[in-house]
Amino acid sequence: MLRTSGDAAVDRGQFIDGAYDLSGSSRFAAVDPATGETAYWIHEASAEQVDRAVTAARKALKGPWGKLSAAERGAMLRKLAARIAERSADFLRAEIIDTGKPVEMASHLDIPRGAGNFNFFADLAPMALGEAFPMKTPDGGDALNYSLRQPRGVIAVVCPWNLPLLLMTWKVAPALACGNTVVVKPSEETPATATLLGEVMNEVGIPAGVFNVVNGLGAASTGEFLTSHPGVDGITFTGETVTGTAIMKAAAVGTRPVSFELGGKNPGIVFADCDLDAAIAGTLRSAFLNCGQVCLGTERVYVERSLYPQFVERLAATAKKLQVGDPFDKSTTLGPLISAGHREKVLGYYASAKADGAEIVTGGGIPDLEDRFANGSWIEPTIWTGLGDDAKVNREEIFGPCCHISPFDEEDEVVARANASPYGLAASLWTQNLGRTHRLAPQIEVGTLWVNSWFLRDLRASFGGSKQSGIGREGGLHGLDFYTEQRNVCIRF
Ligand SMILES: NC(=O)c1ccc[n+]([C@@H]2O[C@H](COP(=O)([O-])OP(=O)(O)OC[C@H]3O[C@@H](n4cnc5c(N)ncnc54)[C@H](O)[C@@H]3O)[C@@H](O)[C@H]2O)c1
Ligand SMILES: O=C/C=C/C=C(\O)C(=O)O
Repeated sequence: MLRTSGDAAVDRGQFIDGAYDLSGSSRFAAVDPATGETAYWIHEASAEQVDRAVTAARKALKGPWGKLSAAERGAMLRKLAARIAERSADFLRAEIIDTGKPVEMASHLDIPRGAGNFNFFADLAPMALGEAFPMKTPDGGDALNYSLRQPRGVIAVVCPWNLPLLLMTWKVAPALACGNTVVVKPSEETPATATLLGEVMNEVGIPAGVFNVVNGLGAASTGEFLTSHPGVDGITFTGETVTGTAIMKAAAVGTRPVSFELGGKNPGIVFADCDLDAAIAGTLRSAFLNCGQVCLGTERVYVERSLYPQFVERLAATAKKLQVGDPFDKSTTLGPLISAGHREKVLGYYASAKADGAEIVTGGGIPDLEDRFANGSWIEPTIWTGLGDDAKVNREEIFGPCCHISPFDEEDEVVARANASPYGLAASLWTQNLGRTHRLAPQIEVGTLWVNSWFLRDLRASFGGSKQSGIGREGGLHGLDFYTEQRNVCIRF
């Protein structure tokens, strides 16, 4: 069997119909963001290769996969999860070389959730609810309506780079559990774990063609070839809002359904009656985990005025203790940004905050790393104060390790400021006042409101964004409406 994984330096190409194809229309370098060095080469799938992948996926729908019961599919997905766990060292290494994320984070979050997503949806899919309605016919007879849930068909899964294995499996697991087949387009920055998963699919006997991977860029490349392919029956996408718009246009041809998890500009709201230690620790995580590259991350922090000076001082003190360095070192808590290009973008926001007159409480630049890491995409964790809500860094999604903190006086004021964004993905509220929690929960326009927590995930709960942060909800039974097609059967008897 062709192994793509153990050796992290091996090229990544396509995984189509159960076999690797290390060719493509062009190739580009995969750069390790911690060192700036080329780690391996990625081969860009041509339109013809994407067509082969979609055709393989369609054929697999009618093969042995299509004949399995939900329980049988579930059993295979549980085996897959067990195998991911057994090979976690391979997944960990692949993920860290692609992203630079600290081993401490990837070993506790990304890789276990990669396996966990398959276990969760293996258990959940057989619970997909149907409905039944007995009725009287106009002439006094009887009829019964009942619903069947069929797999939707071939699902295109288009993924971002920030949590590659976690976010890809979050979509592939329910798609497969419901009996679909998939063609995955990982981010061009992070193809390794998705490509490796093909090998594991083969190892546990998932039939060829059920899971396919095509690598390449987005617009005018593999991503667009896939989303505009007429053989795709539905598109699930996580990424930037503007990309969502482009994909939605592609999906409009053939009126294919979409499920979108998009960008955010998430507020953290801290009341003076909060548990301050918890609020500091939670806000620190929400602003800096994964070097700030989490869609749910907090970039705008509003603190009740009486607590404001103390909060700023304490958050800055903890941010200064973040440990930048070798992602494979267990004590590292802050890795590099995903790429030199993304660092340019984030540094542009750092410059914009400075030009707008922000007080730079901590950070603002590039840390000095030596030797092997001197050319990595490192950046300092940064906290600003003093800007108005209309400043660029308070309006646009930055996706870096930074936040702006400002004071507020009234509940109504902070709700209005938190909601004054075209995004509505997530918010964190820090208070010990239960009445306030219930008063504010219906008013904050987001898909997920965390109270006294952040990124605390129950996979049964709905997950998605309001406003320009998404379309539809995945998670629990909610996603099953996207991954299955309901058929109403009306029987007159
Ligand atoms: N809401 C969520 O759950 C969630 C989770 C993670 C990331 N995100 C968002 O993702 C963004 C960061 O990820 P990113 O930079 O990889 O996003 P991106 O939108 O640039 O890219 C995502 C994927 O889309 C592909 N793509 C780009 N243009 C395309 C096109 N025209 N047609 C088809 N495919 C195309 C890319 O190749 C990549 O695979 C941030 O905005 C972040 O908020 C959202
Ligand atoms: O960067 C975004 C994080 C999204 C998280 C999930 O989709 C999840 O936890 O299922």
